Amino acid sequence: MAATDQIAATPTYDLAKEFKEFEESKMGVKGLAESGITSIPNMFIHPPEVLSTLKKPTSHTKKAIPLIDLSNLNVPTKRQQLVEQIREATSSWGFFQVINHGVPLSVLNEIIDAIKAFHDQPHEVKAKLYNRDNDKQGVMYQSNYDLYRAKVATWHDSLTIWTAPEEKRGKEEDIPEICKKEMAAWESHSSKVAEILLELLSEGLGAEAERFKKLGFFDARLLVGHCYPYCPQPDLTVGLKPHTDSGFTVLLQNQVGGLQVKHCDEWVDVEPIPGALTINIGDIIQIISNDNYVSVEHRVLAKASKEPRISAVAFFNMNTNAGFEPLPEILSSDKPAIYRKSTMTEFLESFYSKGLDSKYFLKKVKIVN
Ligand SMILES: O=C(O)CCC(=O)C(=O)O
Ligand SMILES: [Fe+2]
Repeated sequence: MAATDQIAATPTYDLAKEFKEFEESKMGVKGLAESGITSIPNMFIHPPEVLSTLKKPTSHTKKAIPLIDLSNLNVPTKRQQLVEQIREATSSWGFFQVINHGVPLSVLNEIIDAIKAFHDQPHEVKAKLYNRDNDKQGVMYQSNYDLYRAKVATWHDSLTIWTAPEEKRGKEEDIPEICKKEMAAWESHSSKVAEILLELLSEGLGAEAERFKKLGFFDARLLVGHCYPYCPQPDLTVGLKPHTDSGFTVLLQNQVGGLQVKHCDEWVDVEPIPGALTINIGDIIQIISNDNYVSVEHRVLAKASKEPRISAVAFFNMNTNAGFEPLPEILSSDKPAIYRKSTMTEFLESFYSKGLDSKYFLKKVKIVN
């Protein structure tokens, strides 16, 4: 069947049933991919207006997100240069990669290998952790973790582990043994990197270095180990739908690629660089920075490579009861606040409500004169 016939033949009334069966099977997208299918089920097929954006742009110049070398961070002149570079990257791209961040390459490789080993386990082992409850914290494994935003299934599975606050933290015994040590290493290393970079981002705004930490950006933390398996029809689906993140994100990817960032209306590949970490800010930091920093849409392509894409993500957020607004010390009569005061509760409400576009919350709290 030609790809377009397959789209046309998709009866919408079937989708809920198909999805329910898939969920109940708890086989994950990886299980599906390994079952020998040569075409993907209808529930994964995205509409033509999305599929048409998956093709490579025809532009000759290959763009790349900024790459920042963190070595000599403690040399004062170098630190000032870094503040500048990071400010520039975060205000234009919202994304950058860092190298010489202090996390040994061998540790990064172990983290990727452990996440892959988790996803490579037999169905029965992973199925015990399968859960689709948005309010569930602790530890869970699921497919399509972006479903609440995407409404249509996407080609990936993930393991989610909450590490803070204490009441949401995954219980020791629930964290899969196969990646326990490595996820703990990912938490401590990604937190150190986040601490350094949030200081530099604070300084870039002209605020005191510890400002984000004091606002509570280490209070709610979660780790995700994504697996984007082989896809027989990568031009009909996506790995992860376009979205923006909420707080501060540190990401480690293997060498398969597929992550793309929207820049000047074009999807730009985040090229895998051995040893590099990818950093981005989300909507709350855009608000706090009063639009000096931008929260940028990103997505992951599905791929036909036999090797799965593996990524480890660490999300740093404020706690549910926290409030936020543009930092008063960066405002002036020339640069008044663009956003009103809001709370994480209000943010999460709109985050989990289905079908909203990624900039919905920013529009909602924007002050219109
Ligand atoms: O797996 C990736 O590269 C991207 C993950 C991501 O954007 C997310 O989990 O929010
Ligand atoms: Fe993301």
